[in-house]
Amino acid sequence: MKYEIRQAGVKGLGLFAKSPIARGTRILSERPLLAIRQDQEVDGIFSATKSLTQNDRKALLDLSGHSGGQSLEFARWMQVVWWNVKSLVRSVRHPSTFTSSIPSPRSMREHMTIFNVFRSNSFDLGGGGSIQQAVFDNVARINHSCLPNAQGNFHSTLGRFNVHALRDIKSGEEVTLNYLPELGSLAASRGSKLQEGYGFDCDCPACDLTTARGKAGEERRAEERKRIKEFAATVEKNAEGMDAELRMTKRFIKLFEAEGITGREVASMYFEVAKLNVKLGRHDEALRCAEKGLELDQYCIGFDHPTYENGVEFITALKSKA
Ligand SMILES: C[S@@+](CC[C@H](N)C(=O)[O-])C[C@H]1O[C@@H](n2cnc3c(N)ncnc32)[C@H](O)[C@@H]1O
Repeated sequence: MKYEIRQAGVKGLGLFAKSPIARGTRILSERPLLAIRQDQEVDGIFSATKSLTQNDRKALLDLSGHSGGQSLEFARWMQVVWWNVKSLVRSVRHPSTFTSSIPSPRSMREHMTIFNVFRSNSFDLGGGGSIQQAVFDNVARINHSCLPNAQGNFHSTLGRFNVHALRDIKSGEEVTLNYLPELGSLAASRGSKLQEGYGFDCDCPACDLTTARGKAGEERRAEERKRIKEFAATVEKNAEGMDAELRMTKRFIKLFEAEGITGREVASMYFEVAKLNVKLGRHDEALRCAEKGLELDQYCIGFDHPTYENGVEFITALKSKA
């Protein structure tokens, strides 16, 4: 095993490298402990929990769960109460299950715990597969950084969530993931989302605005956000919309690279730029960008991922037209 789970100070438990881990290494690969479809939400979470083995249920309840900020907590309680009322109505209609389904303060508290654990640890798997959100036992111990050294991606064919090293990780270093989608957001916006959803203040180098590094990153992000707003306001009127979109995406790539962010979000932008270049008839540039995207993908999702294979096909098609 390349990692161990141990105390990470105020963060609770965390996942640490047991020996040096090279960029691109698959650090762990896990099947879901609990999975639901997109349309299931509360119903799916509670029904799936019912069919867990005792060990898996214990593993789930052992995970950390944050109740969310005030408004989230209230909304979650409403959903739990509503779900219990619905179960009661169902039980009255089907009396054989009546006694096991009576809502009680204890059962509601347990449901709230399960709900909080799910919301604090689940990943959106995307990709339109049958499973849309899931919790993974060891992945759930990975703490957050806005400048993570690892990235998780669901591999639909394997039915596993894989975590890859985005850069070389030293022995003893903590492995981190970004809990938020990377949108070039500013520290305050990221901070309120992390506080509301997960209950902590991030102290990563991008969030520490007392340092030159933190300030420079924040300024770059603010500048790019201003530009994207201007771009969004004018894009429809712009006769060279595609060219402008291409320039904007390239600027975002530059911003992320300056921040040291090199995951799937950047790889997908390279492919976007490649596709725009194809439309603009610039095949050599398209090929160069797609190859760059594929190079990043080999590290963050691995050679066996369906998205990597799509990238290879895209490049093969480009080469055949050259
Ligand atoms: C998915 S869990 C991560 C594992 C968790 N530390 C544990 O003990 O199981 C998310 C929770 O970990 C803590 N956490 C994650 N990243 C953190 C960070 N950068 N700083 C402080 N706490 C963090 C928060 O309590 C958050 O709600």
